Amino acid sequence: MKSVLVINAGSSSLKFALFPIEPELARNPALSGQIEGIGATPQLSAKDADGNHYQESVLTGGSQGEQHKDSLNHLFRWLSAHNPDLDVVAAGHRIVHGGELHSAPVVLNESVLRDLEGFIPLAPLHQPHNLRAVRAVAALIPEIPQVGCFDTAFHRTQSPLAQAFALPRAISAEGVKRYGFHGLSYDYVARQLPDVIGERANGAVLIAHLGNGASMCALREGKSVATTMGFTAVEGLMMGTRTGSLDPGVLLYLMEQKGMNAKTLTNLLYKESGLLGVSGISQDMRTLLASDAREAREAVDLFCYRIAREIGSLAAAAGGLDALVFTGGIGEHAAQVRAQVAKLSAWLGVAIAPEANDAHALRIDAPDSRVAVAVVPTNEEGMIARYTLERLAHH
Ligand SMILES: Nc1ncnc2c1ncn2[C@@H]1O[C@H](COP(=O)(O)OP(=O)(O)O)[C@@H](O)[C@H]1O
Ligand SMILES: CC(=O)OP(=O)(O)O
Ligand SMILES: [Mg+2]
Repeated sequence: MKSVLVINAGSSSLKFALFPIEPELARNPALSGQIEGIGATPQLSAKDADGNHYQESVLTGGSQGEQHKDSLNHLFRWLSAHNPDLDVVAAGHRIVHGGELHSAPVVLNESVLRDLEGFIPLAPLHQPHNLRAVRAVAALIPEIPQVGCFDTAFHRTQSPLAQAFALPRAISAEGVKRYGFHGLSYDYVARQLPDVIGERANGAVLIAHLGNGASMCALREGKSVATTMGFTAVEGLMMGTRTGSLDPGVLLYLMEQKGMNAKTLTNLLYKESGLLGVSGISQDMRTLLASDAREAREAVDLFCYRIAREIGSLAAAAGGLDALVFTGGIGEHAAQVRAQVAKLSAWLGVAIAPEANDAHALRIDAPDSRVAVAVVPTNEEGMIARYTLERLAHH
C-alpha cells in the first residue's frame, strides 16, 4: 500500500498518520496515533480506519533526545509489523517556523535543514523536535523524499503593516517581525468554509484555533490578513502553559528585580504560565471545566476574556466580522468556552444557539445572529499529506 507518512513532532509527543495515496490521496488516514510521554514513559496509541485501537509501551531510556530517536524507531517497527505491505513513498512534516522565505512547503535537504535550524531559538518548544524527526526519518529510510510544511507560511499574504513591530528599522530589517503560526490549521479550515458558511467565507472571517497552543487569524477572501501570534508562538492568546501577550515591562522587572535570566524566563513564559499557571491545577481544559475550584474558574474566565479582546482587535484588522469559527481541541469540544466567548462578543452581533452549541454542530449561530458561527474540526495532518504530494508532483 503506497502511503505518505505525516509526522508532527512536539517536545514530548510524536503524532503520526499514514495516508494511502492510490488511486488518490485518501481523505482519512489508514492509521494514525501518537507516542506520548517522550522523556518520561513513552506510550504508543493508535487507531486504524476500521476503528481498532492499539496501545503499547515504548521501551526506551536515556536522554530526551535518545528517547525521541528510540520512539521513532519503535514507530517504524510497529508500522511495518501492522502493515506488512507498507510502502512509505514520502514523509511530510509539520515544521513550525519557516521564517521570511518559506511561503510554501519545501523539499527538505541538508542545506534547507541547516537554514531551518537557525529558527530553533524562535520556537524552542517545537522547532528542535520537528527537525530531529526529519533527521531520524532520513537515517531510517534515506531513499524517500521529505517535505516540510510550515505553520508560518499561510500568513505570508499579510501586509507589511500587519507583520511589523514598532521597533527601530535596523532590528526589523533583521527579520524581527510578526510571523504567525497554526497556518496549516487555518489553511485547512479556510478550505472547508465555503461548504459551511457559503459566500461569507469570502468576507471578514475570524478563526480561533484553540488547542494546547492557541491563536486566532483574521481572513479576507480566505487569506490571512492578521493573526495573534507574532515573532514566536508565545504572543497573543493565553494558552495551556504559555502566557500569551504580556507587558514587556514585566520581563524587565523580573530580570532587574528578581534576577531572572533568559532560561528562567523562557520556562516561565512557555511552560509555567497560561491555564496551568493561573489555575495552579492543570493545563488541561477538561480538568479545569470539571473542577469546582475558584482558581480553575478564574483561569477559564481569563482564557475566554483574552479571546474576546482579541476578537475585537482582529475584527478591526479585518474591517468587520461576517463569521467566527472555532477549531482545535478546545474550540471543537468545549461548548462552555464557545458560549462564554460568544457572550462577550454579543456587541459585534454574535449570538449562538445553545442546543446546537452543546451538540457541537457545524453551525451554532442563533437565527438572529448577525455573524455566522461555526465549529470546524481541524486536520493538520491531512493538510500536510496533501501539501507533500503537491510539492513532490512539481519536484
Ligand atoms: N471534550 C473536551 N472538552 C474540553 N476540552 C477539551 C476536550 N477535548 C480536548 N480538550 C482540550 O483541548 C486541548 C488540546 O487541544 P489539541 O488541539 O488536541 O492540542 P495540541 O495543540 O496538542 O494538538 C486541551 O486543553 C484539552 O483539554
Ligand atoms: C505553534 C503552536 O503553538 O503549536 P501547538 O499548538 O502545536 O503548540
Ligand atoms: Mg496543536
